[in-house]
Amino acid sequence: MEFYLKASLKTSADPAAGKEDIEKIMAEAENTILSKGAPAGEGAKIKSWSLGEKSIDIELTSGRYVRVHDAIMRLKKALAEPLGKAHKIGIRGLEAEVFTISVPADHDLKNKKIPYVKSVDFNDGTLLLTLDVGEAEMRNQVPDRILTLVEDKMEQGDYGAKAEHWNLLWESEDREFRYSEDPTEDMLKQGWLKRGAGRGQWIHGPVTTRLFRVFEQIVVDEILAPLGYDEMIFPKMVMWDIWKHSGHAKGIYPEMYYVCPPKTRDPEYWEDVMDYYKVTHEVPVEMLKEKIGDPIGGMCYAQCPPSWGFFQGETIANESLPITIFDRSGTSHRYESGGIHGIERVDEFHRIELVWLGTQEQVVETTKQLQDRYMHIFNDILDLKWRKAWVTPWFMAQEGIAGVAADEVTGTTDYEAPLPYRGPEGEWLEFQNVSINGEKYPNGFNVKSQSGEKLWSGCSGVGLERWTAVFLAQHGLDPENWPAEVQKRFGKMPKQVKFL
Ligand SMILES: Nc1ncnc2c1ncn2[C@@H]1O[C@H](COS(=O)(=O)NC(=O)[C@@H](N)CO)[C@@H](O)[C@H]1O
Ligand SMILES: [Zn+2]
Repeated sequence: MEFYLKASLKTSADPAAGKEDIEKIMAEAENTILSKGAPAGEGAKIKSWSLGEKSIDIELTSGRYVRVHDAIMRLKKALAEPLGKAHKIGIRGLEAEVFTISVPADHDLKNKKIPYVKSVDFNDGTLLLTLDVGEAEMRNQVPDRILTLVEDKMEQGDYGAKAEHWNLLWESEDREFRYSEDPTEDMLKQGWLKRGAGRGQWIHGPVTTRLFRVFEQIVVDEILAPLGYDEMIFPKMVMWDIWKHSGHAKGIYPEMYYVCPPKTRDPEYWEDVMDYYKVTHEVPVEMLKEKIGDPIGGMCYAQCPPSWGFFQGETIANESLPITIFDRSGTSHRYESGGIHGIERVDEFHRIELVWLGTQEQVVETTKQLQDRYMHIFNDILDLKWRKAWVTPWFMAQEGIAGVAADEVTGTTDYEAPLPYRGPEGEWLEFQNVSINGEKYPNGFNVKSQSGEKLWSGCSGVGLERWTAVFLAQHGLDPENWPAEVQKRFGKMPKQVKFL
């Protein structure tokens, strides 16, 4: 990997007068300023330099250390002093005439439209990136981010097919299933729910709503109350700034639902739209496009990120740690893969999101307590066949990164269950997860602890559609066949709306 820069330092007058000083600085630069901070011999190198009428023209190369754009700044600083003092020659600015990065690669880049990259040429195992950057971009590390982006693409194989990591952790003993229908089909037949007007959207009647609330109450009674989780309300319209701090801004775009405000509340401004509708009974979507503002962010996606706004920039007293909170205040929205799925994969879903933060050992301990409670719920109350697997952390997958986290403590445990109607080889369904997210969010949102110890956090998403899909797929729709505790909590079947 090599950086190359052909730059010219613009001077206020002919630099020839300072030739001697310049020569001295150039001669020793590689052993001093251009190698500071680099392992021996790995600093930046001066390939050539010459004096123009009103410029000092320099060619630099470098590897990963003292990259050419940092090197040229150091040279500029070292030259400015003597030229200014002794010869009254000022350095007016810096122009990058040629800036290239060559990266070893086994294939060409699919998407070549990268900001500040003029061209991408692939030949015999090397990608040559030609950049178009100015002093400002060089100062705020744009070339470094371009290199990181390209190296990540090389690593991911550049086609975004994230190799999902999966390691079995635990599996419950087998159960025979007395039901093998598709519960969504059955629920539609029984009128328990109806498809909403939106893509992947459902309207839940009294029965499935009651079931959601029964599951929610089990989580409250068996986990949240005994373990002391406090309920909070996290925002459900998520601003870009939140997703910049959480990392979602790196990759959420294909799957989020965008939110745009009106350009103004002034009714006059909207009169033509309203008139158009009143006359045509069609919503003039084309007209709307001109009248709404830019997207300010999107609908709730991961549910926990906006909670960090509550802690952002704060130092938390030791006595308040570990913090254990949860939110169930609204829906999550994802533009899921096409095709009509049952209630197990929807665009609008209902989740209880648990979040906990504290020192590393507090977070690890809290996670273990949570895992034990879930074990009890799925084995002793919901009577499920299920398993747990160690997978690519959800926050990496949502940033388009595959693999697993650096240490084997940080990561996501997926809870999965078979849906009998999919058959013995059918894909199991992830119905919830538990994650130790390490330092990611306290760092991302600049949250400190009184003791100065690194803060860690974890989160767990309980998907109510998923719990319902798994529970009904395994136990069927007849409450007579449900585990006793669920039957008791469910009570008498709510009266059904009768459609003629
Ligand atoms: N499209 C969907 N339809 C129904 N439930 C979903 C959908 N996407 C996610 N969920 C539920 O939300 C849970 C967590 O989603 S996740 O993306 O895996 N993880 C996160 O977002 C974490 N912030 C924990 O919530 C899933 O296990 C599942 O129960
Ligand atoms: Zn979360």
